[in-house]
Amino acid sequence: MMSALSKSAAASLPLEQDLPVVALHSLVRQFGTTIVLDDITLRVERGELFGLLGPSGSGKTTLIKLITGIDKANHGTVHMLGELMPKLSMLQRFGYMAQSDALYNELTAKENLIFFASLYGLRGQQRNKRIQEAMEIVHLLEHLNKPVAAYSGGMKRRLSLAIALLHEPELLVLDEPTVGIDPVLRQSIWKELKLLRERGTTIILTTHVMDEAEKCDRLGLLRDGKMIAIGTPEELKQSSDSSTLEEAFIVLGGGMRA
Ligand SMILES: Nc1ncnc2c1ncn2[C@@H]1O[C@H](COP(=O)(O)OP(=O)(O)OP(=O)(O)O)[C@@H](O)[C@H]1O
Repeated sequence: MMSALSKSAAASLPLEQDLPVVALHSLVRQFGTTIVLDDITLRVERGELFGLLGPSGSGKTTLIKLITGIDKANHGTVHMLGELMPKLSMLQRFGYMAQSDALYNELTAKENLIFFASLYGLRGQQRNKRIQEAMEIVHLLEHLNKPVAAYSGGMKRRLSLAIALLHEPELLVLDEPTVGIDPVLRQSIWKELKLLRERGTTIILTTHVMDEAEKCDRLGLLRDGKMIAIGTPEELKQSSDSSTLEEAFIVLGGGMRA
């Protein structure tokens, strides 16, 4: 039987569904003396589609690497689903799509998917079903048995997205998921991301495209390694008295309106 003490301790523990999916506290990342991320604090809640928006070199990829545990902060903490990162066992709980595709060119798409499925612990019928579903989402099913070397750049991005989706993770972390993808497919990928979010998947992605940022539930604006503002696209525009996100970004970053 539970002691009174452990009972009250259990009662005070937050339920997993109430924990933020990602919680960053006072993160600092520096390379040598250069501070690339400066005191970043952020919570991403369950089911959110959260966008990290910032110009090239602002620190988006560095932040994504800290969230996923690929890199470690000099100061501060990262929690994912209540666990302190980095933690190897979390690999099965999130899907990650890096900016540069991590694919085996000499293998077919299917062989790549089978390899990643084994890392996620998927096998047998379930694995085959998920491979079909993920490749359908990115419109690549007919190219399943082609070697990746014969894929175009955009097809490789889509295959990388399929790999991130393979194990139906509760969190998706996508670094510039639509770069190099044509507008029609870009739209269909966004449609899919929204469907995933409706089904409860939390999504964190980076972008520097304003019309994609508009589609996010909330945005974190990064500039020179600092989180200059966090809010819904509407809130960011209102608080800066701007009619577009682009203008809001400039105003909130301390720049002058054109
Ligand atoms: N390993 C590293 N060593 C030294 N500097 C680094 C390292 N990784 C990143 N940086 C620097 O950190 C800064 C932020 O880089 P990061 O790749 O996070 O930016 P980004 O916002 O993702 O840019 P982009 O949109 O071009 O991908 C850059 O000035 C980059 O040169």
